[in-house]
Amino acid sequence: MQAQIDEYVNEAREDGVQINGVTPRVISGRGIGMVATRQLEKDEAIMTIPTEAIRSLHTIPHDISMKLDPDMSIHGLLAAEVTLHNNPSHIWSQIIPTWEDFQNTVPLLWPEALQELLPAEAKSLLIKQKAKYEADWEAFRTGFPKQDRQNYLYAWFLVGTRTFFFDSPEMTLYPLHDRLSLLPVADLFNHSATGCEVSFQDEGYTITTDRHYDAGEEIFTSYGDHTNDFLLAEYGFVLEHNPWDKICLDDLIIPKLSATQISTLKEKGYSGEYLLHHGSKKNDAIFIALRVLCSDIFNWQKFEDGDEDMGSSLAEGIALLPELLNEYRDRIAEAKTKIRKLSDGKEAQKSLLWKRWEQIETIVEGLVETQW
Ligand SMILES: C[S@@+](CC[C@H](N)C(=O)[O-])C[C@H]1O[C@@H](n2cnc3c(N)ncnc32)[C@H](O)[C@@H]1O
Repeated sequence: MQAQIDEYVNEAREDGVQINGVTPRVISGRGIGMVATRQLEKDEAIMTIPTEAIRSLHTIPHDISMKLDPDMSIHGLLAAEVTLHNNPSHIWSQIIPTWEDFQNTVPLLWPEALQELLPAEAKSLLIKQKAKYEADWEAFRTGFPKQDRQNYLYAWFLVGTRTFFFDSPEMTLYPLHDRLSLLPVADLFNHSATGCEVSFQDEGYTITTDRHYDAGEEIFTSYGDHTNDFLLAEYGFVLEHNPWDKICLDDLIIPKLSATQISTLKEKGYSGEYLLHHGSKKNDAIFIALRVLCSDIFNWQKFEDGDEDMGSSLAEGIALLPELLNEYRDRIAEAKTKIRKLSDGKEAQKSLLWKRWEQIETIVEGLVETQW
C-alpha cells in the first residue's frame, strides 16, 4: 500500500501540491493518515494546494454537467464525476476506502434494524442524509440511466467524507454545507477535536500546524466542532475523547410536549436538537424546551427581553432533568440489549454502535452529577 500512497503523493506534487515535513502512512484503525517526518513547530505551512489542483463545481466536465439537473448539489455533481471517471487502475482508486470499509462504518449502509437503534441525533442526521442522497441519485440516474445505484452511493460517500469547505465566489449560490471541493493528498488528514488550520486564499489552500509536533506523530485537521453522533453519521467513526460531544434528548422530550407546545417551539425555531453536555447554557434549545414543557403559558416576550428566570420556570425546567436522565439510562440499557440480540448486521457495525451507546452512558452518568 505504501508504494501506491507514494505514487499518489508524487502525482499531486506534479500538480503543484507542496508537502513539507509530513507524509501519508497507513494508521491502524484509521485507514491512511498524515504523519510528521521531522519535528515541526507551530505555524509551519505543511501543505499548500494551488487553485489549479482543486476539484469542485468549476472542474466538473461539461459532458457530465450538461446531462444533469442544473440545480443538482455540488456533492451530487462531484459524486457523478467520480462514478463516471473512476478508473480502477488509477492510483486514487487504489488507496481510497473500499465499499466494505464504508459498509462496516457508515450507518447509511447498515441494515434498517441497526439504523433503528442509532441514538436520536445520529438517527435524525441519517434521515436528512437519506433525503439528500435520494435527490442526488434521482438527478444522476435521470441523466445517466444505465448507471448502478451502489456505485453512485459509494462515490457519494467518498465525496461526503473527504471534501473541504470551498468558499469561492461561484459558491455563494449554494448552501454552506454544499460548498465542497476535493483536494489531493489533503484528503488524507484524519480528524481530531482540534488540529491544524486549513485556510483558503486566492492562490489556494494552506494547511498550517496548530502546535509543536514530534517526528512520527500523527497530524490531524479538525472537520469541525462535531459531536460523536455527527461524526458517526457523516464519517463513520467516533472519537475516544471528544470535548464537543453531547447527548440528544429529543426522543425523551418531544413525546412529552403537547401539540401546542410543539408548535410554539417550532415557531420560535426550537423544534428539536435538544442537546445536553456539561457546558450547556441556560438559553440552549434543551433548557427552552424544558421550560416550555413545565409552563402552561410560556411568556416568550419576557424571555426574549432577557428575563432569565421568569417566575422560576428555569428552576422548574432544570428540576425535570434527573428524571429524564434516569429514563435515558433505561433507554441505553434497552438499546444495548437489542444490539446484543440482533441477528442482522456485521460485527464491525454492531461494535461501533455499541461503543457509541457506551459513550452516551458515560456522558449521562457524568450529567446526573452536574449541578445546573
Ligand atoms: C478525509 S478522510 C481521511 C483519510 C482516510 N483515513 C483514508 O484512509 O482515506 C476521512 C475518513 O477518515 C476516517 N477518519 C478520519 N478521522 C478519523 C479518526 N479520528 N478516527 C478514525 N477514523 C477517522 C473516517 O473513515 C473518515 O470518513
